[in-house]
Amino acid sequence: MSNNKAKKIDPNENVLQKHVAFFDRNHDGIVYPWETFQGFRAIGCGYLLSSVACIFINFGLSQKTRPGKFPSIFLPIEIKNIEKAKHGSDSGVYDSLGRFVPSKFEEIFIKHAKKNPGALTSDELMGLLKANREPKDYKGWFASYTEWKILYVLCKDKNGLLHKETVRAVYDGSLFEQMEKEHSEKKNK
Ligand code: HEM
Ligand SMILES: [Ca+2]
Repeated sequence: MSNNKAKKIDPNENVLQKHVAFFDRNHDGIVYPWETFQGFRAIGCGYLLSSVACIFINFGLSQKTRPGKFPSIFLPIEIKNIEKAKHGSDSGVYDSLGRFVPSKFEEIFIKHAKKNPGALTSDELMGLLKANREPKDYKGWFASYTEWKILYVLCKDKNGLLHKETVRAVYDGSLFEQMEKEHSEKKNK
């Protein structure tokens, strides 16, 4: 990604809400499957990935964010409860309240970015995913794998590196805004 400016993330804020808010296209606090689809399209993903992603994400997360209620056939994700949608085998960069944990973020690169400081190769990313795996947490393995692999495929540079500032920007959702801007500029060329 180009134009990644190092930006501090407030560790007291629920930034997981920001990660998701990009996909709340009409800003009503709820992410419906068609909004997930539109969000994926807006950052430049194709129809197939956008369709599969919106089905998996809204099926997977909707009910977790609506505790104690009957499932809704519209599969809404309620942003105000998004931290309830956290899964296992993650990096721990989001804490249980959706806050950004700077030490966990730094740990990713201290432990795994060996070839180039501040960037992950494909193999190093796989090393991170394996290191985060909790025994038999297959759902968590799958969720983490897809989150990180999609990020890698969309945002690696021409040398196959995923940069630290790109990863930081995914946590507060600013990456999605940047990608949307870059995608619409490309389209309008
Ligand atoms: C292209 C789109 C997306 C990418 C590349 C992406 C990527 C990521 C990454 C890399 C993480 C961090 C995982 C970790 O720290 O181990 C994450 C966490 C998370 N994402 Fe996304 N994400 C995307 C879209 C979405 C959407 C649409 C939703 C829901 C509406 C969502 C909900 C979450 C949640 C709830 C977490 C917290 C998981 C946890 O820490 O256990 N993401 N995502
Ligand atoms: Ca909405």
